[in-house]
Amino acid sequence: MADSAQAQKLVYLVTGGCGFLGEHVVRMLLQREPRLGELRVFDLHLGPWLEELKTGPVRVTAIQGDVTQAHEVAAAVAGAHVVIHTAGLVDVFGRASPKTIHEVNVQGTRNVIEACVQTGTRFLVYTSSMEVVGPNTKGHPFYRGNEDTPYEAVHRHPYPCSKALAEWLMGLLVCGGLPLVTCALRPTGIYGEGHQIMRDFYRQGLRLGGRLFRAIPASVEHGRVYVGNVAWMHVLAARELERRAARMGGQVYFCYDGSPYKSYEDFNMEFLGPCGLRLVGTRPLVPYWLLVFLAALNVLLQWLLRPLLLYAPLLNPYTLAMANTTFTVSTDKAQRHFGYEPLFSWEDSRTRTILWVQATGGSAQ
Ligand SMILES: NC(=O)C1=CN([C@@H]2O[C@H](COP(=O)(O)OP(=O)(O)OC[C@H]3O[C@@H](n4cnc5c(N)ncnc54)[C@H](O)[C@@H]3O)[C@@H](O)[C@H]2O)C=CC1
Ligand SMILES: CC(C)[C@@H](O)CC[C@@H](C)[C@H]1CC[C@H]2[C@@H]3[C@H](O)CC4=CC(=O)CC[C@]4(C)[C@H]3CC[C@]12C
Repeated sequence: MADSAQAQKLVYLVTGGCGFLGEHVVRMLLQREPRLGELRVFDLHLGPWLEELKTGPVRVTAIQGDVTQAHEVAAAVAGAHVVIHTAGLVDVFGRASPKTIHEVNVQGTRNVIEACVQTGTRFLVYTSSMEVVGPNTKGHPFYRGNEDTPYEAVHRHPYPCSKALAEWLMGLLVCGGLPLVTCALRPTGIYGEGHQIMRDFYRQGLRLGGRLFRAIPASVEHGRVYVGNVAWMHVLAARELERRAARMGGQVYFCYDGSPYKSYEDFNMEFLGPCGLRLVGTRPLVPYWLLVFLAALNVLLQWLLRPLLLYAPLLNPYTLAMANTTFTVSTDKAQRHFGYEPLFSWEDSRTRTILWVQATGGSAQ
C-alpha cells in the first residue's frame, strides 16, 4: 500500500460490518482512516443505517453475503487492500447448533483467508476473542494476564472452540510464508452502544421493578473493553500491519483500555445504576448449587421447547461458569507493537454507554 494518504486510496472490506462491533469499525474507518477510497460492508444482515453513509466522500458499498459461501466472500474480497474480519456467530446461549457455529466461525474464516490469498489482498485483521484463552473448562482464573501468560486453554463449548480454531488458521498462513500478513485481536467482554446483552439486563431490571439480584460474587473480576476502543484498535492494526509486518505478522493482541476490573454484574451497574436500576445484595442471593440447578434446568427446557420455540435464557452452565471465573488482562503489547492507545477514556466510554442505554429505554431495538 502507498505510504501517503494522497498517493493512493485504499479499498477496505469489513465482514460482519453491521454487527455490534462491526458497525463501530465501519464508522471509525470513515472517521479516522484518511487513505480510505472505498469501504465494503459485508454482512448476512445489512442495516438500514448504511444508507446514510453513502452521502460522504468515501464510496460505501453494502454487500449482503454469507461468509460460509466461498464464492460470495471471494467476490467481496476481490480488489480489497485490507480486510477486517469481524463476522461471526457469537452464541453461548444455545441458539445455534455447534455445526452452524463451526461453519460460520471456522469455515467462514477459512473462506476469508483463502479469498485474500487468491485475490492478492495483503492485509487481514481477524477479530478473535479472549475466549480463545479462557476461562477454561477447569475454571482456572486468569488474573491480570497478558498474551504470554501461561494458561491451560481447554475448551468444550462450540463457541470458544470455533474461535480458537479460526485464530489457529490465521497463524498457519504466516508460517506458510504466503503473501498475506495477518494479526488477531482478542477483545475481552465488549460493552458500549449496541450491546444487546446490556440491553437485555436493562429490560430484565425494568420488569423486576428496577431491581437486579446479585448472582455472582463481587470478588470475581471480569475484564471488559469499550467497543469504540476495540474498533480503534482494529483500524490502527489494519493501518500499521503493512509498515510493521515483520513485527505484527501472525501476532495476537488482547484488546484493552482503562475500563475498571469488576464483576460482570457490578460492571454492568456502572451503566444500569445511572439508568435507575439497583443491584440487590452485597453477596449472591441464592446459593451456587441452586444456580447450577437452574442453569441445568434451562438446558433441559431449551431442549424440550426447541420443537415449539427458541428458549435461550442468559443463565446456562456455560455462562454461569464464565461469570464465576475471574478473567482480566493487563498488557501493553498493542502499544509496544503498533502504538495503540485507547481513544476513549473510561469516563467517556461510561458516559456514551449510559446515554445509549437511556435512549433504548429498554425497548426491543
Ligand atoms: N461481543 C463481545 O463481547 C465479543 C465479541 N468478539 C468477536 O467480535 C466479533 C463481532 O462480535 P459482535 O459484534 O459482538 O457480534 P454481532 O452478532 O453483533 O455481529 C456479528 C455480525 O456478523 C454477521 N454474521 C453472522 N454470521 C454471518 C455469516 N454467515 N455471513 C456474514 N455475516 C455474518 C452478523 O449478521 C452480525 O452483523 C465476533 O467475531 C466475536 O466473536 C470477541 C470478543 C468479545
Ligand atoms: C445469568 C448470570 C449468571 C449472568 O451474570 C450471566 C452473565 C453472562 C451472560 C456473561 C458473563 C461473561 C460473558 C461473556 C464474556 O464477556 C466473554 C465473551 C466473549 C465473546 O467473545 C463473546 C461474548 C462472551 C462469551 C460474553 C457473553 C456473556 C457472558 C457469558
